[in-house]
Amino acid sequence: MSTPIEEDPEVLAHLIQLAASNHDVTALRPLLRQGSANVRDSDTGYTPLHSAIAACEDDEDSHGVDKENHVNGHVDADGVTNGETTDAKAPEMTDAAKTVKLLLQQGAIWNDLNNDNETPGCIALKLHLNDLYEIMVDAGVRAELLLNRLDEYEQLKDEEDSETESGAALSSSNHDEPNPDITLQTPEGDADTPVLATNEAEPDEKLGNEDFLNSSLRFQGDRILDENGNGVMMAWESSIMKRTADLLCPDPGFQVLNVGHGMGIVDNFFQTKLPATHHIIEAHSAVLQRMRRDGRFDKPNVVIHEGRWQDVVPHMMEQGILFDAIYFDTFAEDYKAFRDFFSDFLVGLLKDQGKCGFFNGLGADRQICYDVYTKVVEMDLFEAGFDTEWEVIPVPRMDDCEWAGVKRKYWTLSEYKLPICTFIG
Ligand SMILES: C[S@@+](CC[C@H](N)C(=O)[O-])C[C@H]1O[C@@H](n2cnc3c(N)ncnc32)[C@H](O)[C@@H]1O
Repeated sequence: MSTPIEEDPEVLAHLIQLAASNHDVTALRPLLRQGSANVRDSDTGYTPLHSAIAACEDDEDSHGVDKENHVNGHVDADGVTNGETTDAKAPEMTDAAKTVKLLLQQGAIWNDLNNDNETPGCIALKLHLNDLYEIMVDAGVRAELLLNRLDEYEQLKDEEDSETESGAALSSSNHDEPNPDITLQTPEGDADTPVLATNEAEPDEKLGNEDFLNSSLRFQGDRILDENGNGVMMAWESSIMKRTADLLCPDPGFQVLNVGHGMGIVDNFFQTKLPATHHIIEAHSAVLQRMRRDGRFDKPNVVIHEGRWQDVVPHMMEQGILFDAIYFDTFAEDYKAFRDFFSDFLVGLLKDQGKCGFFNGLGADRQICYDVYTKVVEMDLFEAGFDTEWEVIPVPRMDDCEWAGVKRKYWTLSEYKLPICTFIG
């Protein structure tokens, strides 16, 4: 028997939301042939993904089941719940997982926001629905990897078009331009989709790297702000920098390279490790001026390269300089610039047994974005030939005073995932 076609879009949207919140896959499947997996409830801003996940809370309340009980039940990739056979909630969680997966297969946008500024994954996290949260993270990873690949394809296409037009190969000079795909998955015309955040400005106020390097900076003791008041570097990151230096340079006598001096926090920690040579690449004239003032240029084992890493690194590679440890932490650059660094240059700079680290700050104003980008970076690094180990370290508790005068709080999470990369094999 064929499913009757529901012609009233409002009724259809309501039925989709209802089937999603009831975890009724049998009803939902035919409805999604007629309507969109991204319909939105006008009162709450919920999409069917929000409804499917939020309904797990209602179920618990109404059934009086201990949340931890079913949270610990594991739903595998096929939506099958493992372990916890006594778990009364397991079948419902399996149905919830199947519903979420069906919605995603049918094009549901993983990071749409409801009226409370939450993605479906944010709700899963809030309700401690670990398995549903992981499904949402994986959906984010797939979407972002696809967007990055499309971006590469667009570039290739542009390069081919340009070659056809001019008969010459295109240089990679446009690699540093702001990347619109830094937004994880942007539904057309939706300005509310969360944006991956590093310690950078909002996209509309974001200076491109060249603009940033030509703009003025404010040095305020425990922080550097750009001319729009965005935090370039802040002292609360010191524990991250210290642990990074400890892991990258465990022994004296290392050859170390740091890309991006900022407040010099990580460079100070590197100095305490007594490196044989300590190279620093820095491009901002105001930062360089302070480095001169502070005597950085006078240290016997320090070599300072003035300029953008994009210009400096190829010369280093020509000279065959190799490092035991490399750290990368720039500002006003998009993910693609960093990916260019590790996929095109890192292999030519790092010794066979060397280690590389970077400031892992993408998406750090929202847990799910952070978790998505941590996985995306790991996959891209793997593709470039690197294994990544992550050490989770606590981030100092910060009250609002810490952020007073900073345009945007670029870090809201309690833990930092510290990466250390080495060559595979
Ligand atoms: C976030 S700060 C680095 C903070 C540093 N890790 C510390 O411990 O203080 C970023 C630095 O990268 C520099 N920078 C930005 N773009 C750059 C580029 N393309 N090449 C070299 N340096 C760059 C900025 O001027 C800034 O000093």
